[in-house]
Amino acid sequence: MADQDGRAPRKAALDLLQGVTAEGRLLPELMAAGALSALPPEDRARAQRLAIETLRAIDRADRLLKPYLQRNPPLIVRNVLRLGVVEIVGGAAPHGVVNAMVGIVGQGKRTAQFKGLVNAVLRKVAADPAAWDKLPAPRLPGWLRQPLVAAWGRPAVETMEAVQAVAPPLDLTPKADPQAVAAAVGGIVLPTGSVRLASAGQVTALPGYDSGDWWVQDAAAALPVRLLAPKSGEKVLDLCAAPGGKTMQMAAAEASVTAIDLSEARMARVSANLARTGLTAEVIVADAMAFDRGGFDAVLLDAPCSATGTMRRHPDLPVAKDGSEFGALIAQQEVMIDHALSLLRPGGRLVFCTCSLLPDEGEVQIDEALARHPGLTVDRAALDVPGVDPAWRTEEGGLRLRPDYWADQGGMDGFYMACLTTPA
Ligand SMILES: C[S@@+](CC[C@H](N)C(=O)[O-])C[C@H]1O[C@@H](n2cnc3c(N)ncnc32)[C@H](O)[C@@H]1O
Repeated sequence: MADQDGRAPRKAALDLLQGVTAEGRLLPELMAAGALSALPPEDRARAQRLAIETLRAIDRADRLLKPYLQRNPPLIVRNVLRLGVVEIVGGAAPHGVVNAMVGIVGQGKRTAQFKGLVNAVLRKVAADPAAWDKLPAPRLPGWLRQPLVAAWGRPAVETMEAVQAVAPPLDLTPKADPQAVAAAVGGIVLPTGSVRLASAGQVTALPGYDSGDWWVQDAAAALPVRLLAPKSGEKVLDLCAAPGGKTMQMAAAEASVTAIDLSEARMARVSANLARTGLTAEVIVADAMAFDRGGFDAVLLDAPCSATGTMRRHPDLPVAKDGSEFGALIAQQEVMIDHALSLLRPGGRLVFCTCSLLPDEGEVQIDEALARHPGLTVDRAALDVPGVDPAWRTEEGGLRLRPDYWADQGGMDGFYMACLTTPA
């Protein structure tokens, strides 16, 4: 059947939105399970973009819809309205959006009765385009907002929310010369040496992709390896390596890298990334906790975590999650730190990092590790990295990065990192 009103990608975006809002699943998980596989590539990209834009604006879409809804419609109908709102305020032709959305609800036995509602509400939204700009500032959901306000204060969280509301820039880590990469892709070199482009377009079409001159990595995510400062010939271990951004940084420094990850599928991406960039590392699919070959000069533990620091790149996360899984991750990080320390030679160093905004996955882990291991010290000198603002340093000796830093230049992911040294 011909897809004259662009219904197929919109319906696929609705399915993604349902998976996130009704089932608490993340977009990569839904896509890996084949949510978009029936679509041609162009429609797939459009469906994904629509779902992401809607998730990024979900609280504002709900606020805009509120005056038009006397009763709470079923979630699937609300999701159709959210998609319609985001498309209309994004500049899509309103009649096309309304027709497609009415068509989608009309197809479902249980939703067909809401055709009139969807038609009326989206027409009202289209009739008042200025209403969007009059909405209050965007807000994160309460389950995440509360701990963040407790940790960083209300003004910082409000800036994080403003950063969260816009699509993030694209950051690249150059294999060698940042200036040359910036010139080739039309980006700027950030103070820490990453290259930033305001908007991505198709990453694989950028100059230097095929020749492996750079890889995609947020500027904040590039800093843990700068703290670790691997030297040529050093034996270094990357305990949670996939998809390999930090493995490549360490390999580019000519360290002898062993990269481990539990996930075979994700590890295949490490191998592909190494092949593209012409870098080498020993690649092992294994549970880091079962790996017992010791004697490393340095270990990088980029531990599994809440990933709350990456929510501006993954706006599905604050919607899909509710924080209930985070306790188990925090407990896992603690045992992984102890195991990572056991794999170091005497006088070796461990960089622990998480892409989290929660102190329990950062500052608190380091305080507790120091209490558990007499003789273990924090290497504060490791934080002397070009471009790192002294204000980002924390009391216990780590580095706290937040999305509200560099807000006027497009922000950065939230991250925590610290370098620990074992007794010689
Ligand atoms: C934050 S990501 C790592 C990102 C990576 N360091 C990079 O820079 O590209 C965490 C990784 O830990 C892996 N992981 C989780 N539990 C693990 C375990 N017990 N052993 C090894 N890897 C594990 C996950 O598969 C995931 O790829």
